[in-house]
Amino acid sequence: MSMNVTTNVYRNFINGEWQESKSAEQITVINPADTSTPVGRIQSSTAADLEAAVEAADAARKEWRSLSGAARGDFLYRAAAILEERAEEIAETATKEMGKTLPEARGETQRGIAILKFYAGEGMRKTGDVIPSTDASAFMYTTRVPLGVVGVIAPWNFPVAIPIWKMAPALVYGNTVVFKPASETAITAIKIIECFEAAGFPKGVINLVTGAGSVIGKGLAEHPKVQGITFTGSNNVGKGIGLTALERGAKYQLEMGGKNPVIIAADADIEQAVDATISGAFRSTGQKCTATSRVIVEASIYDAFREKLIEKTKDITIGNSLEQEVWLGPIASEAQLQNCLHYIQTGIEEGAKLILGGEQLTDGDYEKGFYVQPTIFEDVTTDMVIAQEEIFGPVIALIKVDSEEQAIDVANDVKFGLSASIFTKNIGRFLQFAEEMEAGLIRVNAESAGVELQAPFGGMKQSSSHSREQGEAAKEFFTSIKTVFVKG
Ligand SMILES: NC(=O)c1ccc[n+]([C@@H]2O[C@H](COP(=O)([O-])OP(=O)(O)OC[C@H]3O[C@@H](n4cnc5c(N)ncnc54)[C@H](O)[C@@H]3O)[C@@H](O)[C@H]2O)c1
Ligand SMILES: O=CCCC(=O)C(=O)O
Repeated sequence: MSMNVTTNVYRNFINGEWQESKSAEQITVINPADTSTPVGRIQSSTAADLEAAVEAADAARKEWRSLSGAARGDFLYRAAAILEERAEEIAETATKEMGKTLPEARGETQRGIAILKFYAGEGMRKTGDVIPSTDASAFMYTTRVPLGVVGVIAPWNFPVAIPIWKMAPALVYGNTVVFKPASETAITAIKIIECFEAAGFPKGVINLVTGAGSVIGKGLAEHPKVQGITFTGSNNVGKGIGLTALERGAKYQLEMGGKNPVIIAADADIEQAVDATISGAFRSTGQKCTATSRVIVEASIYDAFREKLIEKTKDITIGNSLEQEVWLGPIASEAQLQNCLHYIQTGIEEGAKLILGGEQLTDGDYEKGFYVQPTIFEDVTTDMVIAQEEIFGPVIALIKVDSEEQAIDVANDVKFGLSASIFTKNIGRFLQFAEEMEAGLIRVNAESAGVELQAPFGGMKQSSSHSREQGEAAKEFFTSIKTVFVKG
C-alpha cells in the first residue's frame, strides 16, 4: 500500500496510488470544537490533478463494467469488512473534523458499513425485464448499463454516509468514480478511500481529489469524460452544477437544502413530540438536511408544548463532541457559525420573539470553538426569513396555527420539500398529511430526520433534482436502460 500522507499532508488517490498534487498549496482542516488543534492538512489540488483522476477513471471503465455485478459486489463486501475494523478511528476523525458527537459519528459509520453491504448484494439482483413484443416471433427485454465515469461531490455534514451512499451504488452498477469530498471533512473521506484501497479495487476504479469546490467540483461538473454527477450540498452550488451538466448532456442528480416542518397536532403525545422535536432540531447541531427547522403547533396544545420544549432544551449539555457527556457539539466551521448567528439576528430584527438561547458561547473552553446555544423563536410568521430559509444550525421557529388545514398550508409554504413530520394519533390526519405534504420523506410520530438506507431518499420542489438516492432507487441514476429487440 502506498503512503497516503507525507509530513502530515493527506494526498490524492489517483489510479490506485496516493499522489502529490501539482500544487504546493494546502488546506488546514480544523477541529471546530477546538481550533487550536488542527486535524491535519490536505492538498488544494489543481485542474491537472483532476484531469489525471478522470483519465484514470476513464481508462478503468471498460474492464470494471465487464465484471459481473456479483464480482463487483465482492469488492464492496471487502470494503465493508475493512471499514468495520477501522470504524472507531473513522468515527473519531469525523467528529474531530465537523463536530457531531462521537455516538452520532459511530452510528453514521455503522450506517456506512450497512450501505456497502446493501449495495454489495445489489450486484446479484435483477437488471431488467422481459416485455412481450407485438411481434410474436421476437423477444424483447430491457437491460441496464453503467453511465461511465461518475463524479461524486459531497458535503461535510454526513462525511461517511453520504459519500458511501453515492459511491457504493455507482461502483456496483459498473461505473468508475472520481470523488471530491468537502474540504472540512476530507480526512474522513481519505480514510474511507483507504478502506476501498485495502479491499483491492482495480487501479483507477475509484479516485479521490481534494481541493476547492470552485476548481475540483466545478471541473468535475464540466469535464466531458464525466458522464454522471451526483451532488449533495447547498442549493446555490447545486443549481450551478445542474446547469453545467445539462448543457453538456451529462446525467446529474442534486440533493440540496431543506426547511423541514414538524406539525404538533392537538391530539399529539406531548412528551413524545417534544423529545422528537429536540432530537430532530438539535442533533448534529441542527446540521442535517432533514433537521427540524419549523415547529407548527396547534393553538390548543401550544402552551403545554412550549413549556416542556423549553424545559427539556435547557438540559442540553454543550461542548467538545468527543466528551461523553456532551449532547450538542460545535457548529462545523466559522462560516457556518457566522451564518447561523446572522439568521438569529435576522429573526430578532424581523420581530420574532427569542424565547431561548440565541447566543454564541465564548467563555472558557468554548473560546476555542464555534459554539452556539440551542435557540427557539416564537411568534414567527411564514413570511419571515427565518421561516423560509435554511439556517443549518440549532435554531427553531415556533408557529402557532388554528387548524389542521392551516398547519399543512404553513408547512407547505416554502420553496423546499425534503422531509416533514407530524405528531398525531388520528389515522385520518396522518393519511391526509402524507397525501398533502410536499416532501420526499414523510415521518409520522417520529422526528423529521432519520433516513433508512434501503428506502428511496430525496426531496420535492427545490430540495432536489427530483431523482432519488439510496435503496434500489439508486439504480435509476447510476444506470441507463437499454431496450433490446431480438427477432428470431
Ligand atoms: N438533500 C440532502 O440529501 C442533503 C444532505 C446533506 C446536506 N445537504 C445540504 O448541504 C448543505 C451543506 O453542505 P455544504 O456546506 O458542504 O454545501 P456546499 O454546497 O457548500 O458544498 C458541497 C460540496 O460542493 C463543493 N463545491 C463548492 N462549490 C462548488 C462549485 N462551484 N462547483 C462544484 N462543487 C462545489 C464543496 O466543496 C463540497 O464538496 C446544506 O444546504 C444541506 O441542506 C443536503
Ligand atoms: O443531511 C442529510 C442526510 C440526513 C440523514 O441521513 C438522516 O436524517 O438520517
